[in-house]
Amino acid sequence: MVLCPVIGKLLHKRVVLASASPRRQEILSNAGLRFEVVPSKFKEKLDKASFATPYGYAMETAKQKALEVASRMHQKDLRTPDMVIGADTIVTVGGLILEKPVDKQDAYRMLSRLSGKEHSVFTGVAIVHCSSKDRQLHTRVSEFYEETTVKFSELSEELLWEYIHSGEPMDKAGGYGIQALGGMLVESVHGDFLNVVGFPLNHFCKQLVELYYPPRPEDLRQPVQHDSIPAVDTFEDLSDVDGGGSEPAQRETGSCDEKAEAGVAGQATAEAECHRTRATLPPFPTRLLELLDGFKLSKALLTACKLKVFDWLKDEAPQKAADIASKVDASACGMERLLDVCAAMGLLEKTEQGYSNTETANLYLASDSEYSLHGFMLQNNDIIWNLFTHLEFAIREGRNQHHRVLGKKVDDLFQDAYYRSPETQLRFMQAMHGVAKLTARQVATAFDLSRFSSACDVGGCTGALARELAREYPGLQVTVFDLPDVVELAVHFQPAGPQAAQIHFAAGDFFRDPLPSAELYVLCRILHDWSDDKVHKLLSKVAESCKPGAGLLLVETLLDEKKREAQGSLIQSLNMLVQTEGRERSRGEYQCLLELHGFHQVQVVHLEGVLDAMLATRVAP
Ligand SMILES: O=c1[nH]cc([C@@H]2O[C@H](COP(=O)(O)OP(=O)(O)OP(=O)(O)O)[C@@H](O)[C@H]2O)c(=O)[nH]1
Repeated sequence: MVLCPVIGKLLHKRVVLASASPRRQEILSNAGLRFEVVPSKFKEKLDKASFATPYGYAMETAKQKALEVASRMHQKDLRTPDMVIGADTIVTVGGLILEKPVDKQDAYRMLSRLSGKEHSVFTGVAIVHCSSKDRQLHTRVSEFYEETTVKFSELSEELLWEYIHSGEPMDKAGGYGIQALGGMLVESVHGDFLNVVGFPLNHFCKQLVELYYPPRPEDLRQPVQHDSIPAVDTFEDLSDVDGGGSEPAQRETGSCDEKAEAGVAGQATAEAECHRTRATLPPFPTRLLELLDGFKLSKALLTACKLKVFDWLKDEAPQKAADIASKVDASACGMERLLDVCAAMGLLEKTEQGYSNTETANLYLASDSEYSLHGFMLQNNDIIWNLFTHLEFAIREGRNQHHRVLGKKVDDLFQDAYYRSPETQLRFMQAMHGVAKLTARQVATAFDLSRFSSACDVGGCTGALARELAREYPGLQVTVFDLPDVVELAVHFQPAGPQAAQIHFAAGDFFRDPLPSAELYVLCRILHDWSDDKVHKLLSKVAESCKPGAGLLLVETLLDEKKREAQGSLIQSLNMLVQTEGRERSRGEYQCLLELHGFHQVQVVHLEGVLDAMLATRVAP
């Protein structure tokens, strides 16, 4: 149901939200708007001093975000969007503009400024109407802002730091999220709550009404009420105002109006029919079709990685599809289509000169980049993709599908499947290494671990996390404990450097062999591979190896307790079903498991991406 009829006006339009903010996406989709999400690449670096007001700055930033997306989509897509929405939220206090904190110290500075005081939250919104004529993009921008005042309680240092360590402030204007933990800091709010969260929905709807239902000349003679959003039962009245058009501020010239021109009697019938059609037509299922296409996009990305397209284009002048095709022994026509899709996905730039890598491709998709995910892409292409083709069986049988892919029984997940040959083992390790390198720094710095002098990374694979732990804590000795075959290959992943002396590898099976002794045990993305029985077995081994006061650092992706919201974690759990013996668990489930094995004082920090880190302390049995 669309409560605000003006939202219904957009159902058949290609509407794009130029924002990476999950809050904005949620607010607008809850309102019944159908849209695509294309995050803006506009760098929020306008000179604040050149704006007379803070909201002027927010509106201009919002406009630039939306225009960047509009012009990028116009260049890359066959279809120009009809409308692009951009938004920018800022906090102002004592004449200062606060945006998102760059690090924890910055968050601390912001929150201590807000403590005990009233501040304003401004969200600037730009609605960019786009059209294409002679291959040129034409835009019409309408913009507005909304202000809400928020008063914070006095915040103690302890509360402040606890909040900062929760990780919540980092992607939020002013360093807090009023809709979540940050709500506890707030004493009062004056104005639109959703404006603080990132999108002033009420004002947005009013703006759309102004755009789509401009007052008739006769209305202008009377006071016009634009501060109310017409409700559902006024839909027919509204349609009368503008002929039911779906273009802002102009009459529709579509087939319905043509029918209406056939005379007065004919007009009445045609209009009635036209209204009926509009009323009964269900919303166009854009999101559904995008979901459907998701697997094709993934496969295009994986295929481009497999063919090393991003390696051929790294640091090179733009190249034509035919040149790349000849290098990888592919057809020119096939390659051109693949490269066009990669460009539409934002992985390549396409110009008259040819194709070149975007920054994303250079950073993560070229195989020799420092933070390359190329190995992870190949693992997905060669192994996980095949497992997922048997998803239906996985759901019916409630177990992984290696036996189907390999055509034989798999008793030991690692020895029989992932490490069944040196080649598959190396690919698995490369995949894990890429992912671990990206996340290791965040894991190592999630908590202050300086009280520990020794750590054991159980199932630590190539030692990528061990390296970051050693870098962060120069007094820490880290043992990476993994299967003998893994330890043998791990040396190839260890770059020389000052940390090398702090890292040692020990070979063994963590279910069968004694664990190396340590003050801190680390289980990073290990428990999610295993059934509850095996998790208990491993945790009791860790607990036995710990003295009171020892720590356990657990890193997993946490499901929300009701298993409704965390889409990234939910898909990971399905992934675990298809691939492993385990599943993802919620914070409550991990807390129970930890407490059962004598680990208490559990602290949790959400990391960027889907991972969460938990630190618990072993108490005396
Ligand atoms: O109480 C809350 N206050 C603010 C937020 C979120 O903060 C950010 C504001 O940042 P910005 O407007 O620059 O938007 P981005 O997240 O960078 O996304 P864009 O791609 O649109 O630039 C915004 O996400 C708010 O939702 C909050 O959650 N709670």
